[in-house]
Amino acid sequence: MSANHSPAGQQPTATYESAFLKACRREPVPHRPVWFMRQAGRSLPEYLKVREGIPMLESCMRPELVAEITLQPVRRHNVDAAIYYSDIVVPLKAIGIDLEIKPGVGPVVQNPIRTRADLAQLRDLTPEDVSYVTEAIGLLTAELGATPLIGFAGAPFTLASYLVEGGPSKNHEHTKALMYGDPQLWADLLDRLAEITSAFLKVQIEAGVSAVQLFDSWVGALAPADYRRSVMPASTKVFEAVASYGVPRIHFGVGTGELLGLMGEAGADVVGVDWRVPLDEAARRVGPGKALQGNLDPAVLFSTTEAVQAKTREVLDAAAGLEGHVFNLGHGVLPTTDPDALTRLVEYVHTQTAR
Ligand SMILES: Cc1c2[nH]c(c1CCC(=O)O)Cc1[nH]c(c(CCC(=O)O)c1C)Cc1[nH]c(c(CCC(=O)O)c1C)Cc1[nH]c(c(C)c1CCC(=O)O)C2
Repeated sequence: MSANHSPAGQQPTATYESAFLKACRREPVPHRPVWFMRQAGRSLPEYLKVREGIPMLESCMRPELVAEITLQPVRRHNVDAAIYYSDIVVPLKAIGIDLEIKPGVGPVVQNPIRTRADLAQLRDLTPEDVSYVTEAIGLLTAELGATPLIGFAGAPFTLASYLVEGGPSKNHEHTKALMYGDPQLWADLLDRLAEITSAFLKVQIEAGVSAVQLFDSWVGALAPADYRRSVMPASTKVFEAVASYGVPRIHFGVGTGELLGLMGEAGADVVGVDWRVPLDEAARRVGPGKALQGNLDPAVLFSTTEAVQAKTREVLDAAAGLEGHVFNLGHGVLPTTDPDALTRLVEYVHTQTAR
């Protein structure tokens, strides 16, 4: 157990008592906690400066740089949590998959996985493969004080989509072809990815992160019956693998209105919601016993301050009856967002919800 947990009989730490972790546990909060997916990154000039000339994946392997980039949005915006700076393809790179992140495109995989023989590319991940992650998290927890650090990983479906397509995809046609055409190979692929993802999350938790988020960004491409049959077993396996640590587990995807109930059922403590479903309706779909995270449309931040506040009010009103709510965007910060609009948004949510 790491320092931010509260084992029975011990004094809770300031991190354990933070608004973010309280909201995840559905306890009363002093103010609504706020963080933003992709809060680190291209919206910040200080990020562009330190990343200059360093390829994305290389930047993820330098502990001091990772710590600096992770801290930048915390310093600037007064958010209630930090998210570890990395990428969902980092564990795949770490086990030797030939891939890169192309600027403006996303992850590109040299040899897509489409046959049983291709599965051999996916060996187990060991802590030694990602020692820079352990090191960076050590630096960060020392710097962050009471501010919780969120670890994350890509969910098996979203990782499979990059591996099978060979890169970003709108329709996921090769992925679905494999899923429907060779269900056994598909199940074996997702199970391998569940093992790798579980190992990667365990490394982060043991190094000291206070919560984990499983990004199944593209799973909204599936109908519920296919999700339940072909994806949910692997995601459930990941959530079960980290359950005993007791850190909150957040489950997020885009366009997942029809999947929210199942994504909660897969084992999450907190379900992330995009902007397409109001949070009161999302709560009905998810059912009791789980907190929600979301869900301001990231594009709203390009509008006037008045409009941002009005749309934020709508999110807060829809969340009024929830047991636990973590304020976030419905997806990541868009790269050309004005960072001052993000700072103002944090301030607005905090003052509107202070008690
Ligand atoms: C699908 C996905 C990826 N990566 C990630 C997801 C899931 C989140 C989501 O749904 O948006 C997760 C991710 N990637 C990154 C973070 C950092 C932490 C944070 O949220 O602040 C996180 C949480 C850094 C990054 N990951 C990436 C960047 C931009 C690259 C750069 O700055 O050069 C950052 C800051 C690259 C990346 N990596 C990926 C994409 C689609 C891209 C964008 C490509 C582009 O538009 O250039 C794959």
